[in-house]
Amino acid sequence: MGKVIVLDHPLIKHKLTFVRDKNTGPKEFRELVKEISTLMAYEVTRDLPLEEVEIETPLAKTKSQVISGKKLGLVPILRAGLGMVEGMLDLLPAAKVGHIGLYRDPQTLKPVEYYCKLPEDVGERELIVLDPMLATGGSADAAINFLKKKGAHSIKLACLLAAPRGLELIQSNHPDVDVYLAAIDEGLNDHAYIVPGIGDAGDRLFGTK
Ligand SMILES: O=P(O)(O)OC[C@H]1O[C@H](OP(=O)(O)OP(=O)(O)O)[C@H](O)[C@@H]1O
Ligand SMILES: O=c1cc[nH]c(=O)[nH]1
Ligand SMILES: [Mg+2]
Repeated sequence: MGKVIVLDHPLIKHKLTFVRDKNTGPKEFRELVKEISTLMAYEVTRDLPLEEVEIETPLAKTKSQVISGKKLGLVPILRAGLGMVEGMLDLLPAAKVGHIGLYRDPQTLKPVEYYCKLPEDVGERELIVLDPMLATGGSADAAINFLKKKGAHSIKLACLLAAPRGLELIQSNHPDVDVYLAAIDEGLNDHAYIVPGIGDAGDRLFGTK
């Protein structure tokens, strides 16, 4: 079974409080989501392999460690996943970015795909799928299935919030995928929104409601 890592850090908890607050406007909301994503990048990349290189400090020759050529790929699920890209790129500037466009049909709650553009070497990259919300899990499940069909074999999922139902779906369908979260919330309301949640992440990021 994939690991579930809830990032238990005071800075993340503090920032998430203001992301949740309905009085936080799009500018501050975007900044906070970006900042939380940067903090998450630190933990999501904790297991990257290192190798030793020889360098010279101003005082002596020494051996020191660098990341050993691991190719990374960020895959935001549009739209809301876009809010997490810049913050991750601040720490991982060499990562390639692929996009998967999905929206959740409000009646059926099933994800509908409308766009996809991935790096050509997606199968060779360690991928981090980005979406602030894991609600029923249908969107993340569809995105991960799609990436696997395209040859991806190393996938992590990073979300701000998850409902237990979405988390269970990813764990049972994708035992190879570790999930990184800022918090796990109580559940879903009648419209499958995460409660207490943050509302519609895409609308809050882009001011569309
Ligand atoms: O786990 P699920 O039940 O599939 O729900 C989560 C999905 O819903 C939201 O996207 P939305 O459909 O609102 O599209 P948007 O990002 O364009 O607003 C969210 O960003 C996830 O992609
Ligand atoms: O709570 C939710 C659920 C799905 N999508 C969102 O943006 N928010
Ligand atoms: Mg939305």
